[in-house]
Amino acid sequence: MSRPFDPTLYLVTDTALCAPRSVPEVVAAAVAGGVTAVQVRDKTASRRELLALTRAVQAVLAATPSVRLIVNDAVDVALLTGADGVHVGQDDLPAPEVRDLLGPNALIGVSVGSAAELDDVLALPAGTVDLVGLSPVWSTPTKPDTGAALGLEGTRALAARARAGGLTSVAIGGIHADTAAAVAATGVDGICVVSDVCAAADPAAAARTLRAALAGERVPA
Ligand SMILES: Cc1ncc(COP(=O)(O)OP(=O)(O)O)c(N)n1
Ligand SMILES: Cc1ncsc1CCOP(=O)(O)O
Ligand SMILES: [Mg+2]
Repeated sequence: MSRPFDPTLYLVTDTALCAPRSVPEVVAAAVAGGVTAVQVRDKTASRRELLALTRAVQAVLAATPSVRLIVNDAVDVALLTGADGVHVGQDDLPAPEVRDLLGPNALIGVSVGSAAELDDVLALPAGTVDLVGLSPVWSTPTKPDTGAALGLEGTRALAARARAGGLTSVAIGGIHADTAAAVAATGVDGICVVSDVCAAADPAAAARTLRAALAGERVPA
């Protein structure tokens, strides 16, 4: 990685949940509220649309170079935009091939939903994968096609093994302000949210509330 990656509060975008606001508009507000990393994710966009969306988000993030930009699934879009990296799941391109395509400075994330999947990542040569997305912590309407929920204990166990193996870990799935602190306490390096920020009436306030929760401040119910 050329610049440090701060996974503390990692926003994964959802175009439909952001509507009627644009994704770049929501990202700008979320970053103002304290989001530290952004993944552009749109499972229904064409590649051409995803390319344009990624470029638009990249333009917003140009003002905050510490907030890294990751593309979900689409290695071609990451290459074309010069985004900071790619996140791939168990059915996407394999991490070693993605590393070959993107080179040593890219940030590569992989979804992990079980000890066996984490073992597979840990067995790869050092430097292949930077980050694992432990998922889902809880089942979520945002992504109905996940594996079984890890819960806090499952997340804690995977986070410890990831850390011992030198991997950064983030947790994703069903995380909101009232649970963010408990998830952070499992030992992950950061939390990921989609709906909590993308569907919020005020995405900046939602991000601020999540940061406050992570800082140990009491979050109103
Ligand atoms: C940080 C992070 N973790 C997990 C996921 C899920 O990726 P995947 O399993 O490939 O599912 P889709 O997001 O592609 O539907 C993620 N995107 N980000
Ligand atoms: C992309 C993804 N991967 C695992 S769960 C999930 C969606 C999380 O969405 P939300 O934060 O709204 O529960
Ligand atoms: Mg994927």
